[in-house]
Amino acid sequence: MNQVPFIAVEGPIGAGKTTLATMLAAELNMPVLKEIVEENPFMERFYQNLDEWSFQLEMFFLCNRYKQLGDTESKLIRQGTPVVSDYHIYKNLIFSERTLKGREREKYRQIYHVLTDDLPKPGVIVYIKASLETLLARIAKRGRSFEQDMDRAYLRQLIEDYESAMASLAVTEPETTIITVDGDAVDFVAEPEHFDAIAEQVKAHIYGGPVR
Ligand SMILES: Nc1ncnc2c1ncn2[C@@H]1O[C@H](COP(=O)(O)OP(=O)(O)OP(=O)(O)O)[C@@H](O)[C@H]1O
Ligand SMILES: Nc1nc(=O)c2ncn([C@H]3C[C@H](O)[C@@H](CO)O3)c2[nH]1
Repeated sequence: MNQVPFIAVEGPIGAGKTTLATMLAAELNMPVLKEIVEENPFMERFYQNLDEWSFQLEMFFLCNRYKQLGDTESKLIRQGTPVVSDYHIYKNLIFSERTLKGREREKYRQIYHVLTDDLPKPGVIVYIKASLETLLARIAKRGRSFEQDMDRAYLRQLIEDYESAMASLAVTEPETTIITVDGDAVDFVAEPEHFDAIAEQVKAHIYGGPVR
C-alpha cells in the first residue's frame, strides 16, 4: 500500500468494532476514530418506533460521519497520519436500505452519494461477522438501555445485509482489502494470539502488502 493507511473495522451491531479498532490503533500506534452513539438524540426513539424515526436517525448518522471523515481527511490523512476507524461510511447505506422505505429511501440514497462520493475510503476493512447469539450476548453484556429490547428479526436481517454488503464491496471496490474475522470462533479480547493474528494480517496489508 503506497498511500497513508486507513483501516476500518466493520460488522453488525455489537460485533466488537469499537473494541477491535481501539486495540488495533494501540498496536499500530495510530489514532482511532469512533462513531458518535450516546449523543445521537434519536437513538432511543428509533428503537421504540423504527418507522417513525428512521429518517431522522439515518440523517443524523450520515451528517456526523460526513463531518468526522471530512475532518479526518484534512487533519490526519492528508497530513500523512494513518487512522483506524470503527466504521466504514458504507454502513450508512447498509442500515438505511433496511430501515427506510419509498421516497425517503430514495432521497436518502441521493444525499448519501452527494455527501460521500469524495470522502476518503479505507484501504483495509476488518469485517467481524458473528451469529445472532453472539451479537445478542455482547449487546446484553454492554447493557445500553435502548438496545435491550432490540427486535431479533432486525438484527438477523442486518447480519445478512452485512454479508451481502461485504460481498458487493469486494466486487465494486476490488482495491479494498477485506479481512474477515469469525467473531464466534475468534476471541481477540480474551486470547492474545487471536488478536495478534488479526494485527499481523492488517500489518501485512498496510506495510508489506501489494502496492496500491
Ligand atoms: N471478542 C469479544 N469477546 C467478548 N466480548 C467482546 C468481544 N468483543 C467485544 N466484546 C464486548 O461486546 C460488547 C460490544 O462490543 P463493541 O462495543 O466493541 O461492539 P461494536 O461492534 O462497536 O458495537 P456497535 O455496533 O453498537 O457500535 C462490549 O461490551 C465489548 O466489551
Ligand atoms: N439505523 C442505524 N443506522 C446507522 O447508520 C447506525 N449506526 C449505528 N447504529 C446503531 C447500532 C447500535 O445500536 C448503535 C451504535 O452503533 O447505533 C445505527 N443504526
